[in-house]
Amino acid sequence: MAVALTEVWRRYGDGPGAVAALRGVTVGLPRGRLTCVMGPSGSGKSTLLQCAAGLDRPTSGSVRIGGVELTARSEEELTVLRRERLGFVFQAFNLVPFLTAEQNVGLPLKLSGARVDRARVRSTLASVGLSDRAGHRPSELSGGQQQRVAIARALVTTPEVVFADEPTGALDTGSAREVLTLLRHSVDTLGQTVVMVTHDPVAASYSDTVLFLSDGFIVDALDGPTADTVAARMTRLERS
Ligand SMILES: Nc1ncnc2c1ncn2[C@@H]1O[C@H](COP(=O)(O)OP(=O)(O)OP(=O)(O)O)[C@@H](O)[C@H]1O
Repeated sequence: MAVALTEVWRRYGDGPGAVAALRGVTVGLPRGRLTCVMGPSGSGKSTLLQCAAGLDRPTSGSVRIGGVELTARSEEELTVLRRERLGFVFQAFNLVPFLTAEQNVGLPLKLSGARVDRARVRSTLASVGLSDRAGHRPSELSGGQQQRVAIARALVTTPEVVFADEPTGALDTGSAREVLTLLRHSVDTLGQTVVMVTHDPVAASYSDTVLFLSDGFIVDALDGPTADTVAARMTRLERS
């Protein structure tokens, strides 16, 4: 397993106003697969992703990435682990506005102190179809192009896992399809491991497995999902 969560609880606050966003989640996210996390609003999807990626700490339980127990690590160790071993794609792209596309993609290499291998940066940018936009700043790119730069930035370090939180949430249908195709392609051709949170059954249909969360529990999993089977399962969850 690329990521293993065991009995993960995440509570916010205490006393009568306390919320348990995750209630004893145990799940393995397999290597070389695209796993999607779905569930009604407030079911704990973002909390699950953040705990799995070492961005948030569970109240109790264990999170392992490639055999490394995250909960025992200091903040500094987690920062280094995230930078060196994980990639992130967010709904809002999160590119650095004053850097060009090429500089944004090279940033994780620069931050880790490695020599920035320009050929690698350029080939990663080419792999997302943006060779001709290398010198453009984010404000000069469409939303879909910005997200493709963010994917290149996530992939350039060949991370063990890419975590994507609503990566198509701010995109039109056509750009969303391009972004999903790229994530799928990274799994199929590079053996990349991707974990994606989404609200969209069409986005979920690009994954190998969909995990369904409800009220802090994983209540179901669907292999080989289609948009229709995912939408039907979501409708049942939202009614229950
Ligand atoms: N920092 C916080 N403080 C208090 N409660 C929080 C905090 N973050 C999340 N929660 C609560 O935890 C629960 C799960 O939130 P989470 O954001 O993980 O859900 P989600 O499934 O990602 O929701 P959405 O689809 O609306 O983004 C919700 O009840 C939310 O209100």
